Amino acid sequence: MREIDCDVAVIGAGTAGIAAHRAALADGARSVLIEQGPGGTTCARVGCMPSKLLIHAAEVAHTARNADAFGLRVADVRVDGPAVLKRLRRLRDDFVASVFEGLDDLPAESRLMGRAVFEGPETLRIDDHTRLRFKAAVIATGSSPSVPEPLRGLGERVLTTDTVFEIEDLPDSLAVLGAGPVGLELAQAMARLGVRVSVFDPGDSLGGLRDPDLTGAAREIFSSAFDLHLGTEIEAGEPDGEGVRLSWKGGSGPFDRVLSAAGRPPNVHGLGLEATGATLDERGSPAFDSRSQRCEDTRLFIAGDANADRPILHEASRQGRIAGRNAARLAAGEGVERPERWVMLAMVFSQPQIASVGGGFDPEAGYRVGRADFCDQGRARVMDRAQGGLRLYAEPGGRLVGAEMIGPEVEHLAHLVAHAVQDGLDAKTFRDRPFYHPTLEEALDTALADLIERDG
Ligand SMILES: Cc1cc2nc3c(=O)[nH]c(=O)nc-3n(C[C@H](O)[C@H](O)[C@H](O)COP(=O)(O)OP(=O)(O)OC[C@H]3O[C@@H](n4cnc5c(N)ncnc54)[C@H](O)[C@@H]3O)c2cc1C
Ligand SMILES: NC(=O)c1ccc[n+]([C@@H]2O[C@H](COP(=O)([O-])OP(=O)(O)OC[C@H]3O[C@@H](n4cnc5c(N)ncnc54)[C@H](O)[C@@H]3O)[C@@H](O)[C@H]2O)c1
Repeated sequence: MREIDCDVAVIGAGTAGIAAHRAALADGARSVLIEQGPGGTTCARVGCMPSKLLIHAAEVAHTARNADAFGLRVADVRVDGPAVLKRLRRLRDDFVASVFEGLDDLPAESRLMGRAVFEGPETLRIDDHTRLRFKAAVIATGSSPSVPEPLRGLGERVLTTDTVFEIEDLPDSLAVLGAGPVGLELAQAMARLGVRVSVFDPGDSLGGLRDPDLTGAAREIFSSAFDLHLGTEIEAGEPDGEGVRLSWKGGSGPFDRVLSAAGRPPNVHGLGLEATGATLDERGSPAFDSRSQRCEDTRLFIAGDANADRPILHEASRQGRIAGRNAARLAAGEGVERPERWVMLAMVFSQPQIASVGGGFDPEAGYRVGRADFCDQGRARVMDRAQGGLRLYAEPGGRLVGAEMIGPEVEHLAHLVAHAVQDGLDAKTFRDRPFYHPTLEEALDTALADLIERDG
């Protein structure tokens, strides 16, 4: 067993880990980045990028099929499943390759391959080949898809996002367990590509929406896109020919494949965290400060999906940078920094899109609500996408705190609102800005006007 010393050990070469490693090196620390798998990041290999490639192919198919609404006759739209998936993998491989290219400038001796496990508060073992002593460590181990109990033992019939992008052809039918961002995006894409899709979720929401008005709108919109079973848990699954038969209260049915999209628990088990002295909660996750990323007064930091706080890409990247820099500072005997958090911004790339800013709707907070609907919004009607709505939340007095929205291209509106919230704008100040005509942004102007009127 090789014995090595370093200042900072970073576990996991995903988005958070790469950012942490770079930040620690930039701060002058001897940093080591450890990766157990093929690398290339979850985002590029099995997450953001392949899912968006599938979604975009599905949007093109949908647009072609619905061109009639514009007086355009498009005949015979046929989905060539193997070709869709081949293009997806070709571009996905490019994105993964560009992640590796981005690592080329890092010193080779600063990277280790293997599974890291803590042996003590300052020691890691990497497989059986290396013992690494560190002054500070960053846990950036990401998260993994969960598979609900009734689906275990069904083998390859059950897909997760780790495997769904590898299938050679689209199935005829697919049951999707989970109506969160992953489930909703992939269910709609598959349905638009001609797969018979059924979605099951024990909850009553879609895509993380909380606002009751918007949740209702989402239910209506998506139940016309696929077979939707909210408030429904799958009780049993058994092999059925090449496929699976699922049973739920009040029903059962055969499916070619099942996609488990029932959440992504953080990868903290089997890491040896018990040996570090960190306080662990009942799920084995260490307590940490969401500004410095430090795990209490230990030498550990945790960033990205591993801390399950905000499992989205831009947060993984920023948290990684903060953790890496702070780990380098701690290793050098300096104090850690606690930068202000960014406002929470999350979206779902369904059609219509869903977005939430500042944590979204909070029934307890007594916020003022400004409303706009896309159903009669000019630009949305031009696009034949007049569905959904926008809700802005503000403190009494007008300071904006967040928003939820479901509607056409709301990714752009959500950014505007997020920046306004982070800049501490009130509704009147935000409204005293240009809103071009005819744009979707005019819905924001309408919601701000409504908010100002309600707030007096
Ligand atoms: C289908 C899907 C679509 C998504 N779409 C979006 C989107 O559109 N926008 C968005 O913002 N977010 C999206 N996300 C979320 C986003 O991908 C994640 O938040 C982000 O990739 C997390 O990065 P990370 O660095 O925390 O983890 P990862 O990139 O998973 O990196 C963790 C790394 O740690 C390694 N590792 C784990 N344990 C060990 C160990 N013991 N030793 C050594 N190495 C170890 C793993 O092999 C892995 O390489 C999506 C996720 C999925 C699944
Ligand atoms: N567009 C994006 O930015 C994007 C896209 C995909 C994922 N992500 C990120 O990845 C994270 C994980 O997404 P996710 O959708 O996998 O998880 P999630 O935790 O957000 O949603 C999981 C859903 O599965 C349901 N569920 C739980 N147990 C179930 C069961 N036994 N059967 C059926 N349904 C069950 C839950 O009620 C919930 O609705 C998200 O929080 C998000 O941050 C982001």
